[in-house]
Amino acid sequence: MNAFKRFFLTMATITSKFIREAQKLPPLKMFLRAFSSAPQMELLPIRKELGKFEGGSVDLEMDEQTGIAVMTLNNPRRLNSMTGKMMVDMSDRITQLEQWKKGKGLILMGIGGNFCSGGDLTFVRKALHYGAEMATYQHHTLTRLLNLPLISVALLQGHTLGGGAELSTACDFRVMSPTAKVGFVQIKMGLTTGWGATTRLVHLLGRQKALGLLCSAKVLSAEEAKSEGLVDSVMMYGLSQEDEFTECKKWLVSNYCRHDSDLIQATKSSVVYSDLNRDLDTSLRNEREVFAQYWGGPAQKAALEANVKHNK
Ligand SMILES: CC[C@@H](C(=O)O)C(=O)SCCNC(=O)CCNC(=O)[C@H](O)C(C)(C)COP(=O)(O)OP(=O)(O)OC[C@H]1O[C@@H](n2cnc3c(N)ncnc32)[C@H](O)[C@@H]1OP(=O)(O)O
Repeated sequence: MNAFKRFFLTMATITSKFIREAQKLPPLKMFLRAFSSAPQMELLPIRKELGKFEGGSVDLEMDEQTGIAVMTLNNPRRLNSMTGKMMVDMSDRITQLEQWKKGKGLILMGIGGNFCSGGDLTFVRKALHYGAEMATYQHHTLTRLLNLPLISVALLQGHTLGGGAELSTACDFRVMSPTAKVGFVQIKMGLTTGWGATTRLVHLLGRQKALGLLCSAKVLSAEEAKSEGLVDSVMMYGLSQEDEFTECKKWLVSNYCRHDSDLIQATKSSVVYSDLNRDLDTSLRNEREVFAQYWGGPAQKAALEANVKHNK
């Protein structure tokens, strides 16, 4: 065989292997991986700069048995307000979650009975020259959080203010302690939202309610937040912080995480994809492609075999 033929055969083998590998991934997953990859090159200088603003951490525990992860904001002396270093930490924790094949759900919470009282004002005062860069970084991180192939819930306890309220809108759901408070107080701080909450709130509540919350800067009780549609569930009175966490986990698991992790991830990714692609044809095509992968598969056959009923 001459050199040209050998070269041609090698290239053909590599190309067909690549195509076969690519075909194993649905177009949706390929798209989402590209979309949600770890910080892009242009964010690296911002990451380096933000990392210099020390204090606190964002921690992650992933339970392989249950498929439930807990991401904890940890800056309790300042009510879990976010420093630059915590923003970098959060991005790294999200990278871990993006790669978690067995994951089903995520609880985002703060340590010590407060969710988050916004940007850490010690950091904010030193970073007044750096607003656009911080917002770019946070938009990227929180879009990745919102688009994780997991069902996410923010557990709102104590104070959830400013940037804290913004963080909560980057989860799929919000569960609130009956004594907690939540408010988009940015306008009182001379700001508009820096971490993407205006876009997400309009999407979540519609423009009139979003405008109301943002322009009034009203700090809402749990009942008020529920009636606005911002919060999905309010826990009962009298639970300890730990019991509220346990209740929140039960709420997440019993409502949304009882089924197979692969199907949960496919469903969430499909919702994200159709949300990002409002074009009906593209969205329906994607939905068909995802559906076709599961139709006739082992999970469907097992369910048919088990004669599953849906009345309890
Ligand atoms: C860039 C972010 C921006 C955005 O775009 O979204 C924002 O987040 S704007 C909103 C910023 N956050 C605030 O303005 C909150 C300011 N703090 C408060 O209003 C009050 O502290 C509180 C949250 C209502 C709690 O009041 P209280 O229960 O009376 O406790 P203390 O006030 O004594 O607080 C305890 C301790 O915590 C410190 N703290 C609280 N929040 C922050 C914060 N965001 N940054 C830094 N430090 C914070 C507070 O100063 C106290 O510390 P000590 O004074 O050392 O005791």
